[in-house]
Amino acid sequence: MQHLLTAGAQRALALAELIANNSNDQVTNPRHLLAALAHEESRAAEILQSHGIVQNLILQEFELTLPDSEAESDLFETEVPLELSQALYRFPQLKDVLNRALEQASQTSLPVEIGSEHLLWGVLKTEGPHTDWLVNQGAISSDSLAASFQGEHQQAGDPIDVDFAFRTVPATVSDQTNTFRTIDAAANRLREGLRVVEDFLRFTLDDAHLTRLLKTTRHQLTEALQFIGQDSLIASRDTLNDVGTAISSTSEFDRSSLEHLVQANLKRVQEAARTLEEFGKLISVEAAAIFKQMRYSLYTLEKSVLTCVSSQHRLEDCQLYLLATESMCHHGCGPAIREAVAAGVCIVQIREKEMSDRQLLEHGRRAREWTREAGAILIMNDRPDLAVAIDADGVHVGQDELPVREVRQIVGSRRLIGVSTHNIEQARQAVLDGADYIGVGPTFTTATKQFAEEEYAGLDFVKQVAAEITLPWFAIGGINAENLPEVLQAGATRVAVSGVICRHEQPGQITRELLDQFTR
Ligand SMILES: Cc1ncc(COP(=O)(O)OP(=O)(O)O)c(N)n1
Ligand SMILES: Cc1ncsc1CCOP(=O)(O)O
Ligand SMILES: [Mg+2]
Repeated sequence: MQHLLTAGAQRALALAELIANNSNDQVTNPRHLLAALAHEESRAAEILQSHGIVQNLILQEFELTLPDSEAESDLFETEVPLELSQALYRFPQLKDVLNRALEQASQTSLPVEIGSEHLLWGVLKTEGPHTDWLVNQGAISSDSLAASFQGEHQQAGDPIDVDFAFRTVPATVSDQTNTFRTIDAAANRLREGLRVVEDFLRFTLDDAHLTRLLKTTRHQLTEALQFIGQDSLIASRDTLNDVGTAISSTSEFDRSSLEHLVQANLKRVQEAARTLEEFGKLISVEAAAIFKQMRYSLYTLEKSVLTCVSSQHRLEDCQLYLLATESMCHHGCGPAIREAVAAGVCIVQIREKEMSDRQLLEHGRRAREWTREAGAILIMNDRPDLAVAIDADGVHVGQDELPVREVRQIVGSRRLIGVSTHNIEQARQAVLDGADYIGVGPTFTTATKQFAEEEYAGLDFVKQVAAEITLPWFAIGGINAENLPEVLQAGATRVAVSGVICRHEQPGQITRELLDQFTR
């Protein structure tokens, strides 16, 4: 008998493989699969979420990295049904997981399709660090999961002995009404979901840049539907006979926070865009191409929105950021960093241009100790590799250095990535690239770094960023106790400084003077 995996289970396995590759692991193991299972709105993800286990937690715990949206969206292109024996061959380290998933799936009276929830069962039944962690995190175990399965089995009828899982209905020209009906429903779902996300961006995040991006997506929908024909959509609408209107999933009402709500709606709009793209292909290639573009924009938007929200939490009280350079400090970096963090600096960057790699490694490790003692965030300038080596909390890169995507490959998903920006286009791009915070400057002339006259972005740039970007950002360049009021007046709520603290005889005292101004 053939045992097929459902499309959702196949995608989870393929995603697990990408996560393994991305995390530089040789073979796909149960932890990669667990992270993949938590990824989309599958039954497994729903179960995990109901136990408070979301994907980010898993990624952080096991230091795993997701592939980029493009690679991820290719998973949906898989159209060949995957048979269990092929999966066993392709994923040798998941042998136990797959066999247990089969055992569980075979208990149902439906055709033996291995779904995402069966894979989750298999993961829970296969002992490893992930099982202990899952039990500790959310009290989820194979026993607690068994209860969910029992509920399902009781509802199912007698076993049906069929050996295929993919049942397809061929679309022909005579199916056009149904195709229009599907497109109409998906377009409405997309429009409504976009509105929810837009309201979040406008009223909760208050982010003009991301709101604009979302509006563009809404306009694209209108544009694409013109290729389909509004009249045909309305003519095919038959809401009263839609069997789906009475069905609601339990997760539909489970919205524990605004972030959860917006994320669920972003997933919903991506799914709707996918339906539109697939069914759109039967009516208009132009429309299908626009829907595809929309789907990609929505992946980017999701990443930017979620990064923005999580960075706002992580950098919530960070007003003053110190760039520390050994040679600029009177008594070396150690006393300056320790005094500054004790006085309230909560993020410190190691910025050394003259040290050898060995010196930088030693110096970075010491800075790690000083900052850790005080609970401050440590960032390594320019060097993602050294950020990992010294276990810094993040890395800062300039416009000519490695792009965020490449830096992310090196530092993983947990570390912060800061990007320098010198004009509003760069700032907008950094948000879309997935930066966790941005540097905004140079604001005033500075002795710390050389800039040509025309490179000074000034207070106008600070004002532009303040007007439209809510990803945490730090005004930088020549800021001191005298000009700080102007910077705050221009809309900055966070600033990064170097010379004013490093060159001061009493770094703690000047730190307090600067911080005092934020509360006035
Ligand atoms: C917080 C912060 N903002 C900007 C910079 C400048 O980075 P970059 O443009 O790469 O220049 P260098 O600092 O590497 O000379 C920064 N380091 N930190
Ligand atoms: C590294 C850097 N990038 C833009 S301005 C600047 C120097 C910040 O130092 P200071 O606060 O001493 O002007
Ligand atoms: Mg740099």
